[in-house]
Amino acid sequence: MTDSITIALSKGRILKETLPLLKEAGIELLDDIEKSRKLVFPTTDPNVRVLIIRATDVPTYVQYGGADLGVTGKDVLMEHGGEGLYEPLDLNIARCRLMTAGPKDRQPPQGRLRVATKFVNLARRYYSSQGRQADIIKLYGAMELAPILGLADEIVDIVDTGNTLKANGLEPRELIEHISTRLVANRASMKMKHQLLHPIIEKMGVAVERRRTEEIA
Ligand SMILES: Nc1ncnc2c1ncn2[C@@H]1O[C@H](COP(=O)(O)OP(=O)(O)OP(=O)(O)O)[C@@H](O)[C@H]1O
Ligand SMILES: O=P(O)(O)OC[C@H]1O[C@H](OP(=O)(O)OP(=O)(O)O)[C@H](O)[C@@H]1O
Repeated sequence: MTDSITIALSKGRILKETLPLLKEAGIELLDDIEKSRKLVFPTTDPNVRVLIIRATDVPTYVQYGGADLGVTGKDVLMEHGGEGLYEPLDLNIARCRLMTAGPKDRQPPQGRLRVATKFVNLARRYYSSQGRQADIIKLYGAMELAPILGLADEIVDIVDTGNTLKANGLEPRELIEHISTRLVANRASMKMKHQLLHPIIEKMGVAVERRRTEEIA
C-alpha cells in the first residue's frame, strides 16, 4: 500500500527512548505496550502502524519491505550489512562503543586469534581489515565469559560504562566504532512513499537536534 506506513521498532533498551521521538513526529501508540501481547500496534496517525520486534530483526524487515522505516542500533546494522537500506537519521540515543576486549594484563597472542562475539560478520571484517587472522566463535550473549573460560582470546562487544568488562576481569582494547541508534528506511519506500515518509523523518530530525542542543547547553 502506498498510502500507509509500517515502522519497525526494536524492543528492549531502545524502545523507551524511541517513543518520545516518534511522538514529536505526531505518532503515538494506541495500546499500552507493557500490557499487550500484540506485535502490531495502531497509532494516532491512521496511516501509520508500528511493529515491536527484536533489534536484530529490524534491518531484515525493512530490507524486504515488511516495514518502511525501522529503528535499531548501528551495531546491528553493521552486522546485517545494510543491504537495501537508507540511513536517513542518527537518533543519537543508546550511545556506546563497539570494542574488542580481553583479559586484563594479558596480551593477545601474536598469531591466530580466537574471538567470541554475537557480531560475527562485523568481527570478521574488522580483523581482516587489520590484517589479523581470527577464528570467530558465535555466541548469543554473555560474551564476557568466553575469555574467562578459555573459549576465546578476546571478544567483540558493546561497551558503555565499562563496568561489565571490569566486573569480569576484562579490559577494553581497540575501538571498532562509535555506536548510536539509527532510523533506517526501505530504499523503494523512500521513492514510492516519499510524501508520507519525509515529514516523519523531518520531524524526528528536529526532535533529535533540539535534544542535542539541550544536551550541550
Ligand atoms: N550498555 C549499553 N549502553 C548503551 N547502549 C547499548 C548498550 N548495550 C546495547 N546498546 C545499544 O542498544 C541496542 C539494543 O540493545 P538491547 O540490549 O535492547 O538489545 P539486544 O539484547 O542486544 O538485542 P536482541 O534483543 O536482538 O538480543 C544495541 O544494539 C546497541 O546499539
Ligand atoms: O559497559 P557497560 O555499561 O557495562 O555495558 C555493556 C554491556 O551492555 C550490553 O549488555 P546488556 O546489558 O544489553 O545485556 P545483553 O548482553 O543481554 O544484551 C553489552 O552486551 C555489555 O554486556
